[in-house]
Amino acid sequence: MTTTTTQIAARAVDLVKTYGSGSTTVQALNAVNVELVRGEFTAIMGPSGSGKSTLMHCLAGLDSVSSGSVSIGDAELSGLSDNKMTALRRDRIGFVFQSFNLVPTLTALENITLPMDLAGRKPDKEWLDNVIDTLGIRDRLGHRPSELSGGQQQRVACARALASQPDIVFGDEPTGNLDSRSSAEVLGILRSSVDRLGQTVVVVTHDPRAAAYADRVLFLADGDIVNEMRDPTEARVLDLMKTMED
Ligand SMILES: Nc1ncnc2c1ncn2[C@@H]1O[C@H](COP(=O)(O)OP(=O)(O)OP(=O)(O)O)[C@@H](O)[C@H]1O
Repeated sequence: MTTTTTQIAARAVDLVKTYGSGSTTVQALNAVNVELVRGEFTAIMGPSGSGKSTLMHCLAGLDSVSSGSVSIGDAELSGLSDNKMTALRRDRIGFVFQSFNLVPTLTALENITLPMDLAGRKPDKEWLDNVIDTLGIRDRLGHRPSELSGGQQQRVACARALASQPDIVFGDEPTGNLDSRSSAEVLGILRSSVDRLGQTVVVVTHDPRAAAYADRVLFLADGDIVNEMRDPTEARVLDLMKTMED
């Protein structure tokens, strides 16, 4: 069965990314082909240096591609001007990073609505309420980041990413700085944003426990997708990682 364009949140076709030139050239991605289906939670795993961050950055339009193409929804990124690219990143992509990247002088609510405020857009109140309640941060909205725990700060960062109803939310090790309890909370929130809000979520992670929250895990090695798993469990992910080390 072929998947129609409207069901694809992001797509890479023959995506090659090289860094440097001459004898110092590194081929970080070797003609990667991948489709990320709307409303799914995908985890990207693989050894250090396998290309996970590069793939995410190219898919999110944070880095240019050397050849091949990347699309978000029906927009092919290489065809976009710098201004259009900035607008697309702002309006259609949400980001959650390892360091929460909240503005310390703003309250939680002001942080959540900041990207939309900068874009001159009004948040959809019903959606925003839904996100705030899904993330369980209603009683924290007036607090500044320094008055919140790490897990709460990352929930606010998740709310900021989800608030504008982006086509896709990218997380680069979003639980890398959290203890196991807060990690589980944040991953549960990303999971429920997929289940309850229909979000599309993609995270890079080293942690099989984090990957087990996903619908699908892509395994990278040396710049290629070498394996994938649907409906992962921590044990199955660990087993596959062991076979990939052999
Ligand atoms: N800006 C850059 N300049 C040169 N080489 C780079 C650059 N960014 C990444 N690379 C190289 O590209 C390859 C893939 O790097 P990438 O960061 O995507 O891997 P990763 O799987 O995310 O690794 P990690 O798990 O350690 O974060 C590596 O060999 C890396 O050294």
